[in-house]
Amino acid sequence: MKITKVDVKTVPISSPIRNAYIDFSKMTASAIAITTDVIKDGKPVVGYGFNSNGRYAPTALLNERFIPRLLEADAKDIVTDDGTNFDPHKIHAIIMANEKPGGHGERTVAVGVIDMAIWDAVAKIEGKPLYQLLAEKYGNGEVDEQVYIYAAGGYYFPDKGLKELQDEMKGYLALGYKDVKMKVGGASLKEDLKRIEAVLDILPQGSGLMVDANGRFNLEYAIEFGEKIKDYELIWYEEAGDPLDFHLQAELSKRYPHAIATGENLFSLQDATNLIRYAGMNPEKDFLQFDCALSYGLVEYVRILDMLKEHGWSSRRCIPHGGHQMSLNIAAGLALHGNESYPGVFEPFGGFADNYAVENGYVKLPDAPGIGFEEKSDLYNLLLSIGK
Ligand SMILES: O=C([O-])CC(=O)C(=O)O
Ligand SMILES: [Mg+2]
Repeated sequence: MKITKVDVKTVPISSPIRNAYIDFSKMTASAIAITTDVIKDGKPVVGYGFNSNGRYAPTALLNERFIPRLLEADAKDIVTDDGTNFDPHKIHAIIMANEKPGGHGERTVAVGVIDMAIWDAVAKIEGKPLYQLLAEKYGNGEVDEQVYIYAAGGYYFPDKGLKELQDEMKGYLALGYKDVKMKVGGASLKEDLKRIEAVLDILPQGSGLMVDANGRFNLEYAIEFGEKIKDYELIWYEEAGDPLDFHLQAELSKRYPHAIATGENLFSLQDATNLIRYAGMNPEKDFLQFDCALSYGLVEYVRILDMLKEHGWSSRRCIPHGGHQMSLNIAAGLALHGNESYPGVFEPFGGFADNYAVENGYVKLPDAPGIGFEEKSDLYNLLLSIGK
């Protein structure tokens, strides 16, 4: 059993939207196809992967370090002990050889891209959907039949006023979403509060709102903002300050009485551990948004879930960033709280299988083997173009 070919492509996922910290006008992602010599249905099994949004395509890291290490590995060193499948944990160790700890940078994204494709291939070789394989391997064998998802949008956009913001959110509700998220921190406090109230005005009973500051605020402003929004009883207040400022997070947690969410920009087990140790996060009410596609992949994510368990956190407090099918599989197979979704944004990497409508804030997964990319036609067409 061996890997016969690895192809990679840099793809634009640009759009004119803006959060409080960046615009996405030059955003890119890497997409990868890992071809194996395992034949299923008369064809070699190919695993596909890509990175999430928010970090650029790690093209040079993939081409100069991580793909060569994978291709140079001895075939016997990347398969399970019984030789019946590839072993994502052994592959992780091989491609991370000669990488020092700490200062994780964007190599975490490159490794996440490869990891996703390996898991896709592994599940296809097993002939199972990834969520099923994960539930059997790491969970209690039970899968969630449907996964809670929320619509993440409310970006700043040229000439977008309150009416357009409300129309956007109404559109998500019409698509079947129950809860919606919007950006804050990219306008004045007064204007942001007006934007929040405009959205709350159109949300029906039973729907909720999250706000996301994308790490824009200093401690003083984060606390002031929290003070101003606390009576809205939002579902959560996300990434108020710099993702690595655990002091800010801890101080905010002492003062802001409702749920806080963060973690999408913490890319390693060690960073996640520090968040849990030092940031005053509350395992009863807060949410953790680590995104495996940006942070060394599912091999690292499984370690993060183990660490959380040791610290008394349930996997149900995790709701990954990124809106992709990989995290949707993890959510269904490993009992997470749910997953993010960006209707109409970051296409074709964002979004789930065609013909699976969102209903009352939940979505079901197809039973195709692997991650299910073949069930999402726009994405699959792009993945088929890798290496062509
Ligand atoms: O705007 C972004 O970078 C995406 C983001 O924070 C989120 O999905 O929570
Ligand atoms: Mg966010």
